[in-house]
Amino acid sequence: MRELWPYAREHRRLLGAAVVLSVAAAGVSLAQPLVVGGIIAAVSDGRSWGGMGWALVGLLAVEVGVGTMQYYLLHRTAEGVVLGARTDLIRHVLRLPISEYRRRDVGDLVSRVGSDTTLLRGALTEGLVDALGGVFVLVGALAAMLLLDPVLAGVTVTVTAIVVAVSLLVGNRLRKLMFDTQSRLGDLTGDLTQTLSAVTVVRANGATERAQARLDDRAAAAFAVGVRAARSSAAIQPLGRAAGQASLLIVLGIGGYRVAAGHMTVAELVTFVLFMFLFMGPVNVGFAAVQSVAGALGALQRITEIRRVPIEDAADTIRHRALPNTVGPMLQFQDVHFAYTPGHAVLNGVSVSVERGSRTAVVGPSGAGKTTLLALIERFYDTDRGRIAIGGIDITELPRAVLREQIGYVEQNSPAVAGSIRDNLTFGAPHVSDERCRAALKAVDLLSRVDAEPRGLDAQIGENGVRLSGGERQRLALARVLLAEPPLLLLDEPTSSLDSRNEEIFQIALDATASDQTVLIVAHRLATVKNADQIVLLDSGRISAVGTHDELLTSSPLYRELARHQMIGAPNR
Ligand SMILES: Nc1ncnc2c1ncn2[C@@H]1O[C@H](COP(=O)(O)OP(=O)(O)OP(=O)(O)O)[C@@H](O)[C@H]1O
Repeated sequence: MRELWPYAREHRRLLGAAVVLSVAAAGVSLAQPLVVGGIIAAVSDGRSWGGMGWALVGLLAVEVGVGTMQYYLLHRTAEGVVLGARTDLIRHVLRLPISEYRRRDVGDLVSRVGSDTTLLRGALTEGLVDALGGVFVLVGALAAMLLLDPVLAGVTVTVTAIVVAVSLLVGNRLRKLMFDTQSRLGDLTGDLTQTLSAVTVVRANGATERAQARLDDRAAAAFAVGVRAARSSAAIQPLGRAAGQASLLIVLGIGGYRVAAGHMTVAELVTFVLFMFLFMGPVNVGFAAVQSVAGALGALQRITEIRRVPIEDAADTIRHRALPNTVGPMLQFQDVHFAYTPGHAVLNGVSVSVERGSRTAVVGPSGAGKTTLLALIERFYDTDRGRIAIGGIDITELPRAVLREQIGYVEQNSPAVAGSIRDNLTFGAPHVSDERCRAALKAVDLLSRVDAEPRGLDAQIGENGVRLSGGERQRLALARVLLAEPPLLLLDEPTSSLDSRNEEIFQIALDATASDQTVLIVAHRLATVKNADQIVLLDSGRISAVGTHDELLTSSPLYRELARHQMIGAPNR
C-alpha cells in the first residue's frame, strides 16, 4: 500500500480532517460505555441518572453527525487516491515503449486500468473508512479494557491475536491467489479484445464456437483460482466470529465469577463487556475485509508491475533540443542493424541517404523490412547497431516529440482514432481552421463524403473508424499529414486500399506537397514508384539496389522481377 502514498499525499488536508473526525468519533463511542456504567452504578446506588441518560442520547446524536462527516471525508479521500492511481496508470500505459504493446495483451493492459483499479477502489473506500474509523476505537477500547481489568483484557487480546495471526497468514496466500485471479481475468479480457477486433475473421471462418471454447477455458481458469481463493478465505470470518464469542464467554465466565465473589461490580463488568464489543467491532470488520484487501493488494501488485516498466523515453540522452536548419541529407541510415527478437535480424547493415525535398520509394518483397525501416525513423524501436540521422543529428539525441514533429506518418492500415472527422484531421495540428480541414479533405477527394454526413466535420467515425472504408481511412490519414505539413512524410503503402481513380488523386495530392517536403514511401505499385528520385530495393533486410526506376530496370534482376510480377501496370513488358 506504500505505493499509494504519493496519491494520498495530494489529499492530506482532507485526510487530516478525516483523522481528526475519526479521533472525535472514537472519543464519542468510547465515552458511551463509561456513561452506561455510570447509569448502572447510579441505578444500583439509588442515585438519580436522568442527566447521564440525556448525555447518552447526546453522545449518540453527536456520533451520528461526526460519523457522517467522517464517512464522507474518508470516502472522498479514497476516491481521490483511486483517481490519482488511475490517471497515473493511464498516463503510464500511454507512454510505454511500442514493443510493450506488441509483447503484452492490450486487453490485459485495459483490464489493469479498469478492473484492477476498481478492486483497489472497493478496498480503499471500504478499507480506508473502516481502518481509519476503527483504529482509534480499537486502541481506545483496548486501553480502557486494560485499565478496567488487565486479566480479562489479556484473555480477549490473546484469543483475538491468535485468530489475527492465522488470518494474516491466509491473507498473504490470498493476495497471491487474487493476483492470479486478476491475471487470469486479464488473459480473458485480452483474448476477448483480440477476438472482437477480428470478429469478422472469426465469423467468416465459422470459428465462433472455437473462439467461445477458448474464451470459456479462460473464464474457467479465472473461476478455478477464484474457487481456491474462496476456499482459503472461507474460514476467516467464522474464525473471527468464534474469537468474539469465545472471548465473550470467557469474559462473562471469569467476570461473573468475580462479580459473584464481590471482586467486581456489575457496572464494571457491563462497562468492560461494552468496551469489548467496541474492540471486537473493528477486528470483525478487519476479518470481513481480508478478501477485499487481499484482492486490492493483488490488483496493486499488477498496477505496480506496469508502473515499473520504464516509459518510452526514460533512458533517452538528449543532446539537442531542436533540429537546426541544416543543409545536407534529410535522412541517413548508417549500417543499421535491427531485430525484433534477438537472433532474428530484420535489418542487416542498411546504409542509405535521403536527400532533402526528394521522393524516395522503398520497394521489396513482403517481409523485407520496409515497414520496420519507417518504424525505426519514428523511434518506435531503436536500432541494435548503426545510426539513423535526421538533418545530420542522431535521432536518439533528439527529444522524441521534436523528432516526431518533423514527421507525418501514414501507416499501412491507417487506423483512425476515436472521435470526429475533425479530431482525426487535427490530431497532428490541433489549431488548424475548418477551412484548411476542408481544403485537405478536398485534396484527397473526401470532401463530398464528409459533406454528405449531417454533422459534417463533427461526424463521429466510431471506434477504429468503422464507418469509413479502408480507402477512405487511408485518404483521411493522408489528409491529416498534409495538414500538419511536416518536413518529412513517411507513407507506408498509402495507396494499397485505393482504386485507380483515388490513386491518381493521391498522386496529385502528393505532387502538390511543398517541394521542400521529403517523402519516403513504401510502395508496391509501379505508378507510385516510377517517378521517385530514388528507389531503394530491400531484400531480406539488406539493400539490394538503389537507383532510379530506369537504372534499376537495367541493373537489378530482382527489381525487374518485382516490376513484372508485383507492381501493377509494369511497363516494358
Ligand atoms: N512487432 C514485430 N515483432 C516481431 N517480428 C516482427 C514485428 N513486426 C514485423 N516483424 C517481422 O519483421 C520482418 C519485416 O517486417 P516488415 O513489416 O518490416 O516487412 P515489410 O517489408 O514491410 O512487409 P510487407 O510488404 O508484407 O508489409 C517480417 O519477417 C515480420 O514478420
